[in-house]
Formats: sequence, structure tokens, C-alpha cells
Amino acid sequence: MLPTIAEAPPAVEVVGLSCGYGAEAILEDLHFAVRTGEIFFIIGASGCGKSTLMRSLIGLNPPLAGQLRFFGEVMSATASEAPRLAETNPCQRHHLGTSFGVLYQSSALWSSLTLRENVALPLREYGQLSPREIDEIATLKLTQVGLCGFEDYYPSEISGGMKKRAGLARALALDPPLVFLDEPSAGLDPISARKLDELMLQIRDLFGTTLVVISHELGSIFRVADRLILLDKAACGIIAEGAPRELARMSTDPRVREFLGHGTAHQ
Ligand SMILES: Nc1ncnc2c1ncn2[C@@H]1O[C@H](COP(=O)(O)OP(=O)(O)OP(=O)(O)O)[C@@H](O)[C@H]1O
Repeated sequence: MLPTIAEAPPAVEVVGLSCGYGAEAILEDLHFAVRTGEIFFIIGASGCGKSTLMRSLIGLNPPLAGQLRFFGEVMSATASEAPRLAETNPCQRHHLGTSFGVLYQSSALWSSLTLRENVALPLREYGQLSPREIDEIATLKLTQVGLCGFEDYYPSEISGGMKKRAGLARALALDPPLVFLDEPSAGLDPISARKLDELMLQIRDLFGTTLVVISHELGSIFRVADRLILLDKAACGIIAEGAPRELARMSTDPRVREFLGHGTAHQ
């Protein structure tokens, strides 16, 4: 029998992680774990450090302290260890580059490339496939996100929601077991945001992909998140962790109630 989400080993383990800029910590001594196959949200008010944490999780900003493990494997290097990580051999670098995908807030598509060429980029970089195979996989990934027929369009020719979905197709190109999404519904109209929510659920249900999502969109949180952590600027860390509906119903912390309280409208 397949293990349930609660029994599966953690996809992400964050142990005593502090992150910030220079010597200044924005978030301190974070501890949390994301279960395999879970849709896990990192939420909080503007300026609480969501993007700062995301940058540390995906290796763009070395943590000031602590450890980060993906599927049991140590991924992080603190700022003082970072030069050593940069010297990792090509095989390890390849492994780091393929172990997770990222959908950036801006979608980060290359404007001079078609959608198919954008999705093909990671396949060229990390795969050992023929041009024809790359083409086929890029087409398949675009189909999976509902962009069949738009393969030869340029990013400037499609809507914001379609750009997000194309960015997601690229994040999924190498079939990573783990994908980070930074504010996926930011700037989208409600219908496009809902489509993206449905897509996240589909991807998890079809492929068992673990999704870590930065967001402060209450609708999305209550529709999609299995569990979440709520960050708080004054606390420099996590003030609540759990399933959104349970937190909204049970928490007595006024900060949690203020943030999630309105979410009861989505239940
Ligand atoms: N490059 C940087 N250098 C120094 N401080 C920064 C930098 N980027 C962000 N900060 C500071 O870190 C804190 C957290 O910012 P961050 O962007 O991580 O918050 P956020 O929760 O993602 O906000 P938002 O929801 O508005 O995107 C803020 O006080 C911000 O001013």
C-alpha cells in the first residue's frame, strides 16, 4: 500500500535556519518540514521575509546558519561555506540543478525565445537528449499546463496567466520531485488565479510532486494548501504551522486570526 502523505519521508527539512542579508538576520532559527507530496504554503504579511526564505531555500542566498535537507540530502551551505559549494564538482552541480524546479514571480521567461524554446532550456542544460526528444518533452510539458497550440508563441504574445503556466512547464521540464513557486497568483485575475490553483492540485495528484508555495492570497491558501507556516516580521520567524482551516478555526493567537480569519469565507 502506498504511504499516506503524513507517513511519507520529508521532502524538505529546515533545521535551525537563519537567513537575511549581510550579517542581518531577517528570519531566525526556523524549524519546519515539508512532507513528500504535500502542497505547503509559506505565508505572511508583506515584508515578513517570505522571499528572503525562498531565496535561501533555492540556493540564491546562502543561509546565515542552520541546515536545509531535500529528501534527506544536505543542500545548504551557510555564507561562510558557500565558496566551498561553488567548487562542487560538475556531477554534484548537475544533481543540484535537477533536484528541484522554480516558478519565479515574474515567470522569468526569455522574451526572445518561444514558449517551446523556454521550456527546452533546462532539458538542453541538464539532459542528454536528442533535439527531437527535447522538442517532444517541451511540447508535452506545455500541453500539461494547458498551452497546447501556443508552443511557437513568444512571451509577449500571451497573457499573464499563460506566462505563469509556461514558467511552470519549464519548472517541470526535468520532472523534479520538488517545485518552489514564488507568488504564483500575484497580478493575475481571479479566473487565471483559480486555473493556476487547479493546475497545482493536478500536478501534485498526477505526479506526486511536492510543491512549496509563497503566497498571501487567502483564496489560494484555502483552496490548495495542505499545510502552511505563517511568518511574522516582529517575531523574526514562524508564529503558526498547520492546516489552514484548522488554524483559522482553532488558533487563539490574534495575529493568526487576523491573517487567516477572513479565510473562513472560503470554507
Ligand atoms: N536585498 C536586500 N537587502 C537587504 N534587505 C532586504 C533585501 N531584500 C529584502 N530585504 C528586507 O528583508 C525584509 C523581508 O523582505 P522580503 O522581500 O523577504 O519580504 P516578503 O515577505 O517577501 O514581502 P512581499 O510580500 O512584499 O514580497 C524586508 O524588511 C526587506 O526590506
